[in-house]
Amino acid sequence: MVLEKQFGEADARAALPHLKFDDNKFTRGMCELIVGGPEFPGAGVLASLAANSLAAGYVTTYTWKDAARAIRAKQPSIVVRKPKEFLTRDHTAAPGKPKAVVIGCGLSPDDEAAELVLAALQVEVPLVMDGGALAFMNRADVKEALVTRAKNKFPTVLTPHAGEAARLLKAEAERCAEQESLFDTSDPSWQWVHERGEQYAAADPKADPAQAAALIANAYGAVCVLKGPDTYISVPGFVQESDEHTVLVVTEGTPALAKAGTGDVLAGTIGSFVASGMALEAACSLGVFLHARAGRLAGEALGELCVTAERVLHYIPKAVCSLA
Ligand SMILES: NC(=O)C1=CN([C@@H]2O[C@H](COP(=O)(O)OP(=O)(O)OC[C@H]3O[C@@H](n4cnc5c(N)ncnc54)[C@H](O)[C@@H]3O)[C@@H](O)[C@H]2O)[C@@H](O)CC1
Ligand SMILES: Nc1ncnc2c1ncn2[C@@H]1O[C@H](COP(=O)(O)OP(=O)(O)O)[C@@H](O)[C@H]1O
Repeated sequence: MVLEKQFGEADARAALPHLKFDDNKFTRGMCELIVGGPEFPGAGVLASLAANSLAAGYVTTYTWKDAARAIRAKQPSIVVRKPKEFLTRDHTAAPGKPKAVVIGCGLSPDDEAAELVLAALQVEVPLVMDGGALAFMNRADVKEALVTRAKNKFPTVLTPHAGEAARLLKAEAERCAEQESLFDTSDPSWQWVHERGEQYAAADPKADPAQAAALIANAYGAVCVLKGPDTYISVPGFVQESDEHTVLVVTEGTPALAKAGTGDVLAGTIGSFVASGMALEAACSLGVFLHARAGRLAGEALGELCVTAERVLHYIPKAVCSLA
């Protein structure tokens, strides 16, 4: 049974990290992003600026020409490198070892992005997968890498909207159908896999988002942040109906957030808190809450029709101050 628990203002206030007197840019956490492909440079700019506006002490973005130029012009404090450098760089060496990697905002489903996604999955730090990175989840090598990460306790976060969530559920239902064919129907394993496949095929992210988030989290061994009018955050652990599993829900959102690019801002926001060393579920919930609060504050100040992803970004510091 999936239970819902509200993550509200008091929870966000309690979760908000505070700086230590002797913190430096490295102790505050390095957040690396692989975002902003040639087709969608804007998404990379929004995610990078959001990550740099919050808890992480150091932001490095691996991106292509157009996004690189825009990020350098908007926030020169962000270090910008070429995507290929992510493949060759040593991600284990201090002091520049990342504490979180964000991948996917504005990536297209091509071979170059696939190579980067597979490389990011190998890096032994928390990984946030958004947008274009979620398009690779039906690949066997990506699924295998996710399972290995989960086994080795390297956490992953997936941030689907309802459309992406439906595709993640469908991919898992198809995997179950394939597995099912390996067993004889009289084998108890056949029954187990068959029922699991039916459960995934029937799940509906819009009709029952809490259940959908819990199923996705379990299938991919990752924290699932299922975005929508309300946003649901589930850790893995919900395997069958008899499990009592709690999913957090943030209801602070506003339809003013229904605008291209706001999801990219959220991915950077979550990445920044993850990089600061927060526990994953808390980092995701706090990120979702502050993003929603920023949208709300922007709507109150500017009119809800006039909120853009850039304006959500602008209101994030005010959202943080509203918790003080
Ligand atoms: N300025 C930019 O550069 C922007 C780039 N973006 C990036 O562009 C890439 C592609 O994103 P697009 O925005 O083109 O499309 P999406 O990948 O978000 O949407 C693809 C399909 O999913 C479905 N869908 C989308 N939102 C849904 C919802 N809330 N509920 C149900 N179904 C839904 C629709 O059928 C849609 O055709 C992503 O990597 C994204 O990060 C977007 O974030 C928009 C802004
Ligand atoms: N009607 C709504 N009410 C509240 N929040 C919404 C609504 N529609 C979208 N959002 C929020 O806006 C963001 C949209 O993200 P996403 O769909 O990934 O957009 P994009 O890919 O364009 O960045 C999510 O954080 C989602 O929760």
